[in-house]
Amino acid sequence: MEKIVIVTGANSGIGLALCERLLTEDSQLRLCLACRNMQRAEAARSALLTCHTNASVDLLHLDVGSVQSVLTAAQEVKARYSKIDFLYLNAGIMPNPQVDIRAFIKGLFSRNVINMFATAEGLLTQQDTLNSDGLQEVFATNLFGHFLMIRELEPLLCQTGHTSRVVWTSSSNARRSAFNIEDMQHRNGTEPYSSSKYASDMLSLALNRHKNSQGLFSSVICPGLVMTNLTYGILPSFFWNIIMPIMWLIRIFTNTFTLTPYNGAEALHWLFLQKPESLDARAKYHSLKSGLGTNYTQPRPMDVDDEMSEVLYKKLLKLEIVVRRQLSEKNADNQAHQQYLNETK
Ligand SMILES: NC(=O)C1=CN([C@@H]2O[C@H](COP(=O)(O)OP(=O)(O)OC[C@H]3O[C@@H](n4cnc5c(N)ncnc54)[C@H](OP(=O)(O)O)[C@@H]3O)[C@@H](O)[C@H]2O)C=CC1
Ligand SMILES: CC(C)CCC[C@@H](C)[C@H]1CC[C@H]2C3=C(CC[C@]12C)[C@@]1(C)CCC(=O)[C@@H](C)[C@@H]1CC3
Repeated sequence: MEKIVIVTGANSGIGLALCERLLTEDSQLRLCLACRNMQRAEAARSALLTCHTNASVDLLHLDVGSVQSVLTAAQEVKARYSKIDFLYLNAGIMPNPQVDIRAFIKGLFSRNVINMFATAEGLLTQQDTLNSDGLQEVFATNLFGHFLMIRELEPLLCQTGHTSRVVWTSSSNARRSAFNIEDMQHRNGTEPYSSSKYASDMLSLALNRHKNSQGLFSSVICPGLVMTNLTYGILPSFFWNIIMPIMWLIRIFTNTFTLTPYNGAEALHWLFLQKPESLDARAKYHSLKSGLGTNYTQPRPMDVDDEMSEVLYKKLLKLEIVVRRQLSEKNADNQAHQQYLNETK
């Protein structure tokens, strides 16, 4: 039976590389590219079909940062498919990133230098904004939209006699100290990206606790440092071009510089081949590249605890109720307004 695989943020970078690798792995699967920009999604589909002429590649419009779009997309998924084998939660943003050059130079001469290159700890801040649902944009895109998607798709993801998998593209930039359970959206901080990725690590743990018995298994990966639109947004392109030889040199000393989307997708691809029962719910699976150029996946323990992940899970469920209510009120208002306009015409 063909596997149904949905990938969010599949039109570029790591998501697109994953699609390419999955089609090479299994020519029978039905791939669904869930993207907000349909023009780029079409281009990605054409590129995939060029190499895999007989592949089944569907498109789904999904702006994971918009509650309405997530609900509409989930309806569409339920209409199209009767099960989901893999849901790759890969879409992510890091808006308005700022690099702390001083901290970088200081870090270069510290014992922490390898860790700094692997995690960007203390180097990166971002400026976040509110979206039209009144949510912090990074939280809404990297975490909450995906959570809502899972909730909406539970009838397909949690079926007796069938195992489904969700896989989060997290990051080694995820840090407990950047996350505050009293401010899970990170309204008051300057590291919304790190906070949202830490929250995804905890949510994955909570999902396993609550849903394994219903056949749903969640995993978390870090792709390493990959040159994509996201990283090109951190420094100007010309700068990246200048430091690229240095990056390839650093790669000899750190296995986390995967650099290409293909290498970055290693752990996502590796998880596709594993039995869920053999995986560790407390591990983050890292895409790595050895000095000799071999790609491999390595599990590393996550800094997460059951108690806080449970609190987060409950808070997300509560927020879900609030946003659903707000949306139905907004839709009712719009409908009433439309009716009024029709009547007065
Ligand atoms: N590059 C790296 O070094 C690392 C990346 N990651 C994570 O990997 C994931 C993929 O990023 P990467 O490939 O690097 O970067 P890209 O910017 O190339 O890919 C991000 C993808 O997410 C999509 N996306 C963003 N916002 C939304 C939205 N609201 N709704 C739907 N899709 C959206 C983008 O679509 P669009 O084209 O419309 O913008 C794009 O397809 C992210 O979660 C990122 O945090 C983690 C660690 C390191
Ligand atoms: C001379 C310069 C000012 C050099 C600055 C280098 C930094 C911009 C990079 C050093 C480590 C990098 C890194 C990331 C972004 C670019 C760096 C900060 C990430 C944060 C990208 C997204 C992720 O999720 C992480 C895993 C990356 C970790 C390393």
